[in-house]
Amino acid sequence: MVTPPVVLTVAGTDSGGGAGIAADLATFAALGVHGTCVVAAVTAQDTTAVHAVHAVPFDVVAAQLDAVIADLPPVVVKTGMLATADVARLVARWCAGSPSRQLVVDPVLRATTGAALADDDLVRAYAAVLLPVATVVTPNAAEARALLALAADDPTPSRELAGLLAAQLAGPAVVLTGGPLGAPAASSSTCIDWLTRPGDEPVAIEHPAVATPNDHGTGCTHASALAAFLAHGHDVATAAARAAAYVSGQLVASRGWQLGSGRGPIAHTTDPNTILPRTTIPSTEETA
Ligand SMILES: Nc1ncnc2c1ncn2[C@@H]1O[C@H](COP(=O)(O)OP(=O)(O)O)[C@@H](O)[C@H]1O
Ligand SMILES: Cc1ncc(COP(=O)(O)OP(=O)(O)O)c(N)n1
Repeated sequence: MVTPPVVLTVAGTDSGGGAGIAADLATFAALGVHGTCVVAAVTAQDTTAVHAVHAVPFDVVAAQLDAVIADLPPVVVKTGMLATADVARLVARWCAGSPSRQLVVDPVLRATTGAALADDDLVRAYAAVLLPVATVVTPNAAEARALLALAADDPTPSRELAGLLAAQLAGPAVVLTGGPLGAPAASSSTCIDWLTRPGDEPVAIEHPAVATPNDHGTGCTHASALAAFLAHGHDVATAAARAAAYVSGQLVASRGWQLGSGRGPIAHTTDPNTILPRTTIPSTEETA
């Protein structure tokens, strides 16, 4: 019996099951790591919109973190929607005191459906305390611009944005993701994430672009896959390449399904084509 590595997600819930903690835990399970979770926020959300957001009280977030680290210390921590600057500081404090763990920060600021999922205090806390102790940060282009305090319509291309962010943070690797909010794909068939570190030339991670209405939760799935591959011992470049390929594969897997009336969720775990039709297990009434 092989014991899986433990990974922790600190994030928010999505009641529609497409993004956030649901995406993270499903991705961890699919990739062979044991997922633990600290819920920082609860959202009333579906495939069309975020209808309400509730930040979990700080002491409840802290109690969840205490419970996990006392009993199931993670080798990799992944953060998603943190909701408040206090939670960012809490995670940063623990990570700073546990230098052997790795930290993947997905700086979730806004849902694709439009709702803001972070305030200015949290953006400042990312830059000041959390990113300095991170192994890798995975912003899309809009998030990179916010972290760089650039205007939302700043025209700097993604490759340069990645370099600017790495230079400003002077610590973590940057994987600037190339989804719908990012740079246009290099060709209609390729999606590019830019990987860089301070002083390095950005490297293109090219993977198949998938035309699909079912792309809700791609950022969470990508960052969780990256965390899982790190936990299995891969370096950042390999983990980022594998995570990108994983997302492309899962987008293909869910391309034809219809869940909700908005942007449906990416498949986090299985290829729906492999799901068996309902088997004929007799009901208790039939067997009585
Ligand atoms: N249509 C797509 N085809 C292939 N990969 C995609 C597509 N959309 C997003 N991705 C990939 O999903 C991952 C998450 O990126 P992105 O969608 O930019 O995150 P976010 O959801 O935070 O905006 C990246 O590896 C990105 O390249
Ligand atoms: C609770 C919660 N966390 C994160 C997000 C953003 O998720 P992401 O994977 O970036 O997917 P989209 O929202 O961009 O489809 C979220 N919506 N909710």
